[in-house]
Amino acid sequence: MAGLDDVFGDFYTSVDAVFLFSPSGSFYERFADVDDLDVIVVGTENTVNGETFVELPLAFDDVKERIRFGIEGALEQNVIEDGDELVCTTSVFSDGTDTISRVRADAETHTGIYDLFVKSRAEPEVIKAVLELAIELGKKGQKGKPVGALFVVGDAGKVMNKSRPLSYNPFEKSHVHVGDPIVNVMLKEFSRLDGAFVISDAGKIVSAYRYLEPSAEGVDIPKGLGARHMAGGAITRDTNAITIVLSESDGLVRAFKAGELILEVDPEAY
Ligand SMILES: Nc1ncnc2c1ncn2[C@@H]1O[C@H](COP(=O)(O)OP(=O)(O)OP(=O)(O)O)[C@@H](O)[C@H]1O
Ligand SMILES: [Mn+2]
Repeated sequence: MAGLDDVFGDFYTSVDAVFLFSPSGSFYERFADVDDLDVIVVGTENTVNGETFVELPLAFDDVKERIRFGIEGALEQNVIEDGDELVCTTSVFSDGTDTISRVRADAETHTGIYDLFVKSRAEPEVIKAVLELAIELGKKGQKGKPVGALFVVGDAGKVMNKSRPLSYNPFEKSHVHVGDPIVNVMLKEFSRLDGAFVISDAGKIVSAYRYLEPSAEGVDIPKGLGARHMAGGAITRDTNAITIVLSESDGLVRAFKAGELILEVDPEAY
């Protein structure tokens, strides 16, 4: 008689590494005695003190994005190699581990999701703070109404050269940074108005109300989206900035880098 081990057995054969996404302590300990296996902990925090750890900038509701981030981060940190066979354990339906995926670390399917945070001009913490702000703005809207916003992060000098003011810049002489609670309130207030926010590598708010005039053409953006996303995509091809764009029309937050759409997040999931 065959048991489930016989049916699922090949799921686990020739595995080079396991990725444990936000494991509980007891789940992590189960792997201590497994031979010839690299154990990689992935999460927003290394709560189990895993020896090899890849930090997520946010929990990623989309499991595919969560796993891609872990793999691209592990490849970057040289803890796995291109072609390695991986088993990933994560949670989809509950807080505990309830889902197992087998994935091949294939450098060719590189989405850039790890690079977006870790290898951009702007500091990872700044990108994370802006992404969180856009998600919060998307969730709450402006006085209950959906609101759109465009944040250009990093390479601010060049971005300023490729844009023009639509109105008086309220950040002209200020030295405020993203992540300051007061700034988040200000940014949310100003996001009702037209144009883009320009933020420096270190998170200083350089300007609001910028009309972007990138020269790049033919950036692929999802159907149904317009000028905000086109400009938001194109400016990242013209400069070393990344952009985080909240859509007023479909409510999603998207990130662009080097002219490519790298990430799509539904604020409602956070
Ligand atoms: N080149 C640009 N630079 C900065 N802001 C822009 C630019 N083009 C458009 N916007 C801003 O985007 C707003 C929405 O424009 P549009 O509807 O064409 O964009 P969209 O991509 O469809 O975004 P949404 O999904 O939020 O509607 C405009 O009112 C304007 O504030
Ligand atoms: Mn629109």
